[in-house]
This record gives sequence, structure tokens and C-alpha cells, in this order.
Amino acid sequence: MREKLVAGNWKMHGSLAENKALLDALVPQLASLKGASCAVCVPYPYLFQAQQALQGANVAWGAQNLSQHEKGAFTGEVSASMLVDFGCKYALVGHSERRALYGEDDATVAAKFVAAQKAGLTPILCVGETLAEREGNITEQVVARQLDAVLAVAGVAGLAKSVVAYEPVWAIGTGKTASPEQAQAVHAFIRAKVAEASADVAAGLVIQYGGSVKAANAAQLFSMPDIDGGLIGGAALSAEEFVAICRAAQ
Ligand SMILES: O=C(CO)COP(=O)(O)O
Repeated sequence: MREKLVAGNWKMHGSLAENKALLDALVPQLASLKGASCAVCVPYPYLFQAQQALQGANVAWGAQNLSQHEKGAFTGEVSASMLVDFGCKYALVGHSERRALYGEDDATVAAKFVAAQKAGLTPILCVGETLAEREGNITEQVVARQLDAVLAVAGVAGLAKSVVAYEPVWAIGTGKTASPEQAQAVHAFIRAKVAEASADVAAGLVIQYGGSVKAANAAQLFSMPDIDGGLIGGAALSAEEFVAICRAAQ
């Protein structure tokens, strides 16, 4: 049985003081979380603070991106091994904001996925369609293309050691959450596609939903058979909201 994972993506939010208040609230409230896992993916400058605050706690941590390169003359970039130095367990790869705003194509995302795994990180591979793609009825084609790019370089064995997050772009930050049925349909498609390569990997693959998940809608989303938790944006910045969402995953 898959254990649900709820991960908070803080995006470009936070300060040392705000983070301390949030992390100091999360640690005790999530200490009793059972039957589900949780994590926070913080901006690079706060990885040390997260490591200090969460060491030994029931909350893992990770990054929101990484370089596809191991080391070298890549000014401003951060490597997978640097994330490991700060105790990261996870690294988001291919978030729609990276794809849309920073031109990350499928091949780059796939290379980041491999780099993360090579260093021992668990990549959280973000996939999802834009509103135009959904309205054009090509959601499955888009998600399949994004998955195929990773399968081509990492294989289904690589996916086995990863998490997939389905995040319809039109639901991110908009308050327009996908209905549980809409999300379940794409999650089932993802699982069926992976099952073409390996039924075992598909059965064990954690597929998170992301896109305006809130405490009020989390339980209904997480009740769907192929939704294994959530990747949380705005609601992750509120201890009360994030704890409630994590508890809904138990
Ligand atoms: O992008 C997301 C998580 O990676 C979702 O953001 P929201 O929860 O704010 O819609």
C-alpha cells in the first residue's frame, strides 16, 4: 500500500523569522503524523535553517530545483550534491513555473531528474497541462510526453525511486482546484502509463496532486484511489493549513 506524501512548496516566500515561526509550529504538530509522510521544499538560502530545525523531526525537507550538472562553471546554479550536503531528501524537478518562466524543456527536466537521483535525492517530478492544453483535450498527450522524457533517460526503474506530482497549471495559485474526479482521471492515466513498463513500479508509485489544495478540499482529493497526497503551495505557508492537509493524508 502506498503511503501518502504531503510536501509543501514554499516557492519564493519566507524569511529567517517567518520560517522559524512556521517550522517551530510544524515540528510539534506533525510529530504524531502516522501513516503518511510530509516534507517542506524551501528556497535554497533557507536549507541550513530547515536542516537545523527539522533534524530528527517527523518532517523531511528538500529543494525546489537543482542543476542538471554535477559541478562546474555554472554561475548561480546549485548542484544535487550541495543539496545532499544540507540533508535534503527531495528535490522538485520540472515545476510548471520552472518550465514556463525559465524555459526548462522536457530534456532539461529529465537531466535534472537523473542528477537528483544520482546524488541520492528523491526527485518529485512535476507534470501537468495548461488551461489551453486542457481545453484542447490534449492533457494526456502532454503528461505522457513529460513522463516519456524521463522514462527515456531514467527508465521505469528510475521512476520507482521518485515521486510524481500532477499539477494542472490552471489550478496552481488560482483557487480553481481540479475536481477529485478530474485529478483522479489523470492520476489513473499516469499510473496506467507507467504500468505499461512495470506493473510493480506503477503500483508503488506515489502520485501527488498539486493545485490549490487546501485544508477544506484535501480529504476529498486524497480519498481518490490514485491520489497519494499533495504538493502544496500557498497553503504550505500556514502551519494550520499545512498540518490539516497532512492529517487529511493519514
Ligand atoms: O505549485 C504548487 C505546488 O508546487 C501549487 O500551488 P498552490 O497550492 O498555491 O496552488
